[in-house]
Amino acid sequence: MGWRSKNAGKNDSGRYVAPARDQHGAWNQQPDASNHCFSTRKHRIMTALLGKLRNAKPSSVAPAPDTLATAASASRSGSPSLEETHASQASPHSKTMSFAYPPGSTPLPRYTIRRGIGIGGFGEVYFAVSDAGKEVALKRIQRNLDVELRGVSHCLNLKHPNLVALYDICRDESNQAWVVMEYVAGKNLRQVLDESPNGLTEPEVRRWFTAIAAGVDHLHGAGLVHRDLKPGNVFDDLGIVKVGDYGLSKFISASHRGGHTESVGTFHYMAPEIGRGEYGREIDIYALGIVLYELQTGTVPFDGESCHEIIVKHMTASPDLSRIAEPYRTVIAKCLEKDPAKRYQRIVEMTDAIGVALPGRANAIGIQPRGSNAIEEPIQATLANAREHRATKDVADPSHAEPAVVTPTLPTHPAVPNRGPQTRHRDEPFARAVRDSLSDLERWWQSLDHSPGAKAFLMLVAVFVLIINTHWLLPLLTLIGFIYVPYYIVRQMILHVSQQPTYAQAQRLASAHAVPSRPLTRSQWRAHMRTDLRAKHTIHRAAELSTSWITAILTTLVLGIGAGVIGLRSGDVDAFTLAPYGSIMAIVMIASLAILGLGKLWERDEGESLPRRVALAGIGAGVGVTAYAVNQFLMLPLDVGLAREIDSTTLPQALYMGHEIPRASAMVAHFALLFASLRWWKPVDPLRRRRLSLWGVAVAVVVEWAIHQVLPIPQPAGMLVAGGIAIAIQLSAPWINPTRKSTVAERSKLRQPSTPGSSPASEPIGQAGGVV
Ligand SMILES: Nc1ncnc2c1ncn2[C@@H]1O[C@H](COP(=O)(O)OP(=O)(O)OP(=O)(O)O)[C@@H](O)[C@H]1O
Repeated sequence: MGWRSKNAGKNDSGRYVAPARDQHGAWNQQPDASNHCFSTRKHRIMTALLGKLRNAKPSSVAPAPDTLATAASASRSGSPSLEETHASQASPHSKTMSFAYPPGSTPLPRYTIRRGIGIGGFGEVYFAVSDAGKEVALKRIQRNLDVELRGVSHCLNLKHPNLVALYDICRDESNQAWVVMEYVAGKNLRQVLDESPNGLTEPEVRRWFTAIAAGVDHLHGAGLVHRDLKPGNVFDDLGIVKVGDYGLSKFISASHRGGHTESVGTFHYMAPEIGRGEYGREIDIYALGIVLYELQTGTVPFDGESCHEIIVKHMTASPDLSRIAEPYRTVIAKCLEKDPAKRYQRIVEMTDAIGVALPGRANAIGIQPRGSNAIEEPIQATLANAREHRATKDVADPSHAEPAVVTPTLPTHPAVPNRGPQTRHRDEPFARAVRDSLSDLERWWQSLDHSPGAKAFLMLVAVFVLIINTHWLLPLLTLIGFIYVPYYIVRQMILHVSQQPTYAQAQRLASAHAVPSRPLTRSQWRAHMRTDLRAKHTIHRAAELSTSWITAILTTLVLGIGAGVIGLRSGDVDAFTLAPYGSIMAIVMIASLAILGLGKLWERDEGESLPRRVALAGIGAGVGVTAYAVNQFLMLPLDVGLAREIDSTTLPQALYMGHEIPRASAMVAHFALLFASLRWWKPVDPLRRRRLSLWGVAVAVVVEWAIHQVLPIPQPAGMLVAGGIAIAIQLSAPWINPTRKSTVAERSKLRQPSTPGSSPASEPIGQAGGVV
């Protein structure tokens, strides 16, 4: 077609520059709009990113947002090709892409490349024709990625009208892997959406959504998760919507790019649990929710100017659904649940909720939804056309007929309960067993071939049998309830704790796509972590607090026993000598529990000092009353160790009996002052510098001694209490190791140019470490 001579040429880096096709799929000399059409804002982000990447002025090149990962991965893998590509694009006037293979080349036997189509995260995609004339798309897996062929036949043998057919994975002479797939001539959804910035019309939304759902449903039925659902991977092939790029992220391993945390996909469509390495099919449901949102509004629900901002929004923010009408609003809200267990577990539940039926299926209640015919019929018709069309093509090129038409060997009905390992564990097994048994019973009951009268009689007999057995059934059920309810609560707590997104996960996810990373400053790390702490679920918070309390009680016991062993090593051990240790332990325990409780409330933000000190003074007053009561109860003398440098007669009568024995008011005042003087929220802050700061313990003891000079209480008990509290709370409060802050995607700082001054050293002294 004379492409090379007329339309193409080598660019500066010696690579071949592709022409672009017009909106009808015809190829012309203009740049490929398919890879450059996207909103100005994303253009800005991407150009800024590329500008940073290349350490040069941002160019006017506008790669699709989907290629964000491309740039990142290429950069991290150190592959020169994409760098070169972008380098070649750096000129403001050059909006072309460069490909390694020119038209007419035959890197794979039997296929002749006609032109380059685009460049994605894994490599270049070409339009090629087989010797027999079959049109195919060839995806060259670049950047030294490993192609894991085990299990790939799973994908190769999938056949569904709404899936882009994968024909084969081959290797060329240089052992580079190529994916041979169906060539789709039409636009992808990304292009369609970019042309409709306010979203699509209702029938179009339904048309796209139904077909995408059908394709993904088929994948799920075959036990596969797409993992990279996004508009750029959905095509309109002469009226038939097809989902492409499935399975690739699974088979193309990223061992050269840093292990299993490596993920592909675009940030805008990524489910929060991907950061935890969870790839259940709920991630597709989540991405479908985002795509549905975008179909309606033209924008994604979670956007941001950095990958990190987007990821944190996925993990913490609620989508703004005000522009979405029902039933889509409810459906999208459910799809975008942070907890995968709360999402739809099957595509068909989602389509039922919207009121569309997957092609070839009735919805859950067994009828075609109202108004769906207008959409279904053309789809069915085009599907039939497509089958015919493919049959003709397969005849034309027998070499590909086989892989494309092999019947899937795996169960394809989505109702087959092949839930992924990620979801299975969330179903409470006993509840599931009871549910299953009840539905079995119901099915058996419905299948009973008896008259209604006979059934009513059977029902009466069953009720009678139950009633006469209530004397043992009720206690048994109550006992089961007593065991099951706490078990269920604890299980839910543990699951919530394990499912909570953490900043580390966001960071991992970010770095999976990241450009070369650089260390976070301490204050940046704290700001990000604080967002994470704010987003914590209440149950998670409660679970953490109970764990801290239990740890504080145990720590206090250990400390008390240790102090007792040291203090009584050479004396008599009896109730009188043990009582002071018991008293100290009780006070430390109560004070620690109170401080940990307040700390849990305050961990969401840095907080203001004054209100916190006032609250602590109140807690201190309570601890003072408790201390007084415990001492009275144990009949401990309150005038022990009151020796001070100052004259005891100066002590006020209101606080001290006979100017020397502390009253309850003295204890209250003393502990209120002690608690208000120290910033006790620091040692329980999960973001403190060290888990246990001995400096903080020393400061607590010294401050206690200083207060003792003004408002004396029995010593050294007072100092032991202050030190004991400082140790117990630090050891039992959760702590996030700040060494996790080592890396973060550089692009998270696109908006805030790095400030060398904002180093850890620039943080106020004592910000996170001790109690002062
Ligand atoms: N089977 C196909 N037929 C026609 N065009 C295709 C086909 N597969 C991909 N393309 C086009 O090739 C270009 C690159 O696709 P590719 O899937 O590699 O990248 P991507 O989806 O943008 O990124 P990623 O691979 O990271 O998801 C896109 O413009 C896409 O529309």
